[in-house]
Amino acid sequence: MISKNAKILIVDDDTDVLLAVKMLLKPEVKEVVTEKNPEKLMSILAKDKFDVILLDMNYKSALNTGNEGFFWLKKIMEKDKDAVVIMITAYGDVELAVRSLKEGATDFILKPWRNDKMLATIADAYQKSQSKSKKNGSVEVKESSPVTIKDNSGTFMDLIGESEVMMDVRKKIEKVAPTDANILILGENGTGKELIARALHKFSLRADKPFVSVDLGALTDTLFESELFGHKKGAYTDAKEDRVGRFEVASGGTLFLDEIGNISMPHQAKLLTALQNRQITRLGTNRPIDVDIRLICATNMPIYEMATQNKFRKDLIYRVNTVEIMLPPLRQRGNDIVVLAEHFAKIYAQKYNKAVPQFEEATLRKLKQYSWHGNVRELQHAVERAVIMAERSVLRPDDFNFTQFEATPEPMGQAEAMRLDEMEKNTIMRVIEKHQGNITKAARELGITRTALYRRLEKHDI
Ligand SMILES: Nc1ncnc2c1ncn2[C@@H]1O[C@H](COP(=O)(O)OP(=O)(O)OP(=O)(O)O)[C@@H](O)[C@H]1O
Repeated sequence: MISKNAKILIVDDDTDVLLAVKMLLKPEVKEVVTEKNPEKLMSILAKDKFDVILLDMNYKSALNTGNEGFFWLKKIMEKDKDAVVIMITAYGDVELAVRSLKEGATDFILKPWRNDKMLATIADAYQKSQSKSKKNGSVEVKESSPVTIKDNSGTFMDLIGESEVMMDVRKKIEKVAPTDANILILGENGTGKELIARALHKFSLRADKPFVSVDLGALTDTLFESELFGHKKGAYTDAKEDRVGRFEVASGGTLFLDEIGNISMPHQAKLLTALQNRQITRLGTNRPIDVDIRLICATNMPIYEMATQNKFRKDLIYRVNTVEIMLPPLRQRGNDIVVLAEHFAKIYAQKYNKAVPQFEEATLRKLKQYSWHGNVRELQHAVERAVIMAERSVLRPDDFNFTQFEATPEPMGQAEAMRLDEMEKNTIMRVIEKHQGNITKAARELGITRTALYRRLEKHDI
């Protein structure tokens, strides 16, 4: 839904496009003005104000470089720095589209578009124009909406959070996604590392190529090489067929190596060689194959500390950390806990056909004080449980039962680390016992992945 009050201007020299968009928008909004000639743009804007302007990037009169679109975008922004402009491009050129965002456009749409995506994009832009005008009228509005990143097909991917750190992450993603820079994402389990890796891919120039994710922590010694580099039939006893490795599958796209801090020194050496040469050799062959991948790595391990103890190769770190994105634990993100809880409440209310619940003040305090060792994943599951179980439309503190960990007030000092470790071990044992050894259920309750739980079992010698 856009708004029956919305006024939209469309500038495109293709009359078919103007007609199609007008037909689409007319039943949804108050007014749609179309203009074929961009030269008339400034005089239209001098007379009238629009909530959203749809501006074509390429005009037949110019070469197809998008430069004319940029020229008019600049003019609009000079006239009104709060103007909400959506760029339209027919050439699927995400690079131009990304550049337009840097130059002030709010969003972009690629031709041909799907009508529902077009409406969703305009609705989103209309919301932005409303908050901008409220802000200018000095009405208090929240600074940030979710980081909404869109891929070529218009799929939305929300990174929720208003904390300064999430704003920085948003800026970094916008800046580095369209480059081929190697990215290292650091953060505890459940902080959103994979979500960010996917966002980087979706917003990159490789978005229409594969995103291949490999959980290195889950690979056994024997599987490591064959999984990453592939093998030839008969290369080893279990190699019954030829197999293409993940590097090759990801070629042209993005390879996401999760849990990179968990691999052995020999595997680190093999990975480094592949990354340095941008070549892999399938097991059982001696023919190197070129691979063209954008690399994103993630870990919850303190790899810099590990490097000083010679447990992780420094040269591998330097190879993968061209840009580093650090995700702090949820307990250090202040009000993001509330924003995320409300976001998940909406999602799960919809999923389970319930009214969207409100949170009592005391509940929000409880959520903010809790330590969230499983981070966003744990919060997500806790809200899901609460939405399913709650008997009222207002969630009370009792709807959140933190049996695993005691609520831990901030700040968490270093001196508490030992106690925390002990607490973690006890909690894990209690939850596993509760689920009679079922690791999948235990991991779900703890808000971590099975692999992460296995690693903790190993760490605590359970
Ligand atoms: N900022 C966020 N906004 C919305 N959802 C989020 C956010 N961060 C994480 N999530 C959600 O939390 C869950 C865990 O996120 P994700 O799997 O990306 O974490 P991770 O750090 O990769 O975890 P692990 O280290 O265990 O692999 C996912 O369902 C994800 O969609």
